[in-house]
Amino acid sequence: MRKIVIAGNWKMFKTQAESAEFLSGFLPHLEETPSEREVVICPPFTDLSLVSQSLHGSRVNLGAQNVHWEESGAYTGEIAASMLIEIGVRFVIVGHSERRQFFGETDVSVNLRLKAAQKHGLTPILCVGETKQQRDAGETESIISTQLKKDLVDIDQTHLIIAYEPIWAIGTGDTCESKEANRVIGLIRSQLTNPLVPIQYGGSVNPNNIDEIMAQPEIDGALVGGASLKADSFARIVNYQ
Ligand SMILES: O=C[C@H](O)COP(=O)(O)O
Repeated sequence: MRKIVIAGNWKMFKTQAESAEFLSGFLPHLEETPSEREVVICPPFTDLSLVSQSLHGSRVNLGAQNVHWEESGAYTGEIAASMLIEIGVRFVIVGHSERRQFFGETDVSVNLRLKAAQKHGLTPILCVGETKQQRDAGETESIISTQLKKDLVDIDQTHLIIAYEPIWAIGTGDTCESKEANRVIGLIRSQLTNPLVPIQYGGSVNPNNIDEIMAQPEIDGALVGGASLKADSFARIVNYQ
């Protein structure tokens, strides 16, 4: 049976004070959340320590938004896996399209980051997805297939989550139709050696579309951006019907 994982990616939002306010509104809602659902929050690096302390004893897991492949060194602006582990991080987003688009990440660096995460016991959430232009050109399958082939070289598929995030659906309100997301996620699964890898959908997930998204048989969770920033909205998402 595949795991269900709902993760909130806060991107570059929330100060520590705002994180604390979010958690005081969000955590009480988890009493209604079925125990088999895994819930993850991925705050900015500066909030990780505080959020880690606040989550202690709760069922919510802590995630980070990136990890470097070296153990330490002169890599200004980067973070090592051991630093994340030390403060209680268990998951890490790798290869988000915003990292690929704005910060020059390539399939080679994504692969190195995945390996470093797994070496230290972090479960990576690998993001793949196509642009609007690639979709319109009928390249969705080939783009995703190439990303997977390159990103997953020598990667252990027992400690891995994949997020299918069509880039055109991120932060636009233009959700990928749930049956289409289901179809693409099925294609992703057919390329994996481990059929139990949870595969999430991400891209304008919100309280109004989560039920339909999670009703799709291939979709094992969601990677949520904007709608994970408000306690009520993220609570409704983790407590989908
Ligand atoms: O990591 C999350 C995704 O980029 C989705 O963001 P969004 O829910 O704001 O569209």
